[in-house]
Amino acid sequence: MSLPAPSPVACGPFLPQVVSGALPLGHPLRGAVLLLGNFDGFHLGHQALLRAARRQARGRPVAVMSCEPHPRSFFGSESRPFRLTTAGLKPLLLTPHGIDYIFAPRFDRDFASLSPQDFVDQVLVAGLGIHAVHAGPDFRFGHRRSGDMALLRALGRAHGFAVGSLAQVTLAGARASSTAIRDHIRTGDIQVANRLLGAPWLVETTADGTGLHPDLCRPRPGRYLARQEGTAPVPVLIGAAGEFHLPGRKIPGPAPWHLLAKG
Ligand SMILES: Cc1cc2nc3c(=O)[nH]c(=O)nc-3n(C[C@H](O)[C@H](O)[C@H](O)COP(=O)(O)O)c2cc1C
Ligand SMILES: Nc1ncnc2c1ncn2[C@@H]1O[C@H](COP(=O)(O)OP(=O)(O)O)[C@@H](O)[C@H]1O
Repeated sequence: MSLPAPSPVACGPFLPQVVSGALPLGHPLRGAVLLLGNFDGFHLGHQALLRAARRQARGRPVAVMSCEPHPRSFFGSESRPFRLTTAGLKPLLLTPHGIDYIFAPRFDRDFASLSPQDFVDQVLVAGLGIHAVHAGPDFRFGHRRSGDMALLRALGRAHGFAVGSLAQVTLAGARASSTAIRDHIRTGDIQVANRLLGAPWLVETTADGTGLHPDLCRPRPGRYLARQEGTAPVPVLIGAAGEFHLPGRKIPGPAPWHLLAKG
């Protein structure tokens, strides 16, 4: 996809830049306010965290961490396709939110083995030169999830960076979470999933447009209402293995779709 170069500060609808490792000294993206987590989908909880981060950023770059592969894939903790966002669509998903860059480190054995202290020292401080980080109250990090927000705050004080957080964001009494959204999609409750996402679910198809991307969570098979950017909604049929059909129409190609409702 060739789109305008990313801006070092949030000032318009630019695709965020994806970086997977250390930023060289003097790089314009150093000194960012970084949101910590996986951010599969960018749901209401993630959006609230971003608002808090942006208030603090005061013109500094704002970045989102998103490991690849997803840690759940790395640990094999999911037997079914589960992702809400493919790696390829994440920059597009985050564009309306004015994110400057996506920090997408490779989640491999070495990365997963980093202690919380080494993650902070080597990755956040030395590698990215972060100004501040934000994470939800339940955020865990480092080998065997041994680091929590109390440790992150202590490490922030030691290194001189700020650590922001917020109370859990809920909708109708339930915590907004990627897991809850996956569950709604699997039962076909796309509208409920979309309310938690704060926007229609953005899906990528296979290159020939006839199936959902193999990483994506599978909606309950059936008929849905969907649209591509700038076009009117049309009915689509989704099969049990993610087959994607437009009854009576030619598949218009691999451009992403927004799933609007069960239809
Ligand atoms: C540097 C680093 C190392 C991590 N190591 C582990 C680990 O060894 N085991 C683990 O379950 N999660 C680890 N995590 C946490 C995962 O990124 C992820 O949050 C966790 O698997 C839970 O994912 P979930 O929120 O989708 O359930 C690590 C995170 C970071 C940043
Ligand atoms: N409902 C929520 N309210 C507040 N913070 C949240 C919420 N959901 C996620 N977060 C925070 O957003 C960051 C990314 O969350 P992540 O673990 O990737 O998503 P999820 O918890 O939805 O699976 C983490 O710091 C997490 O604590």
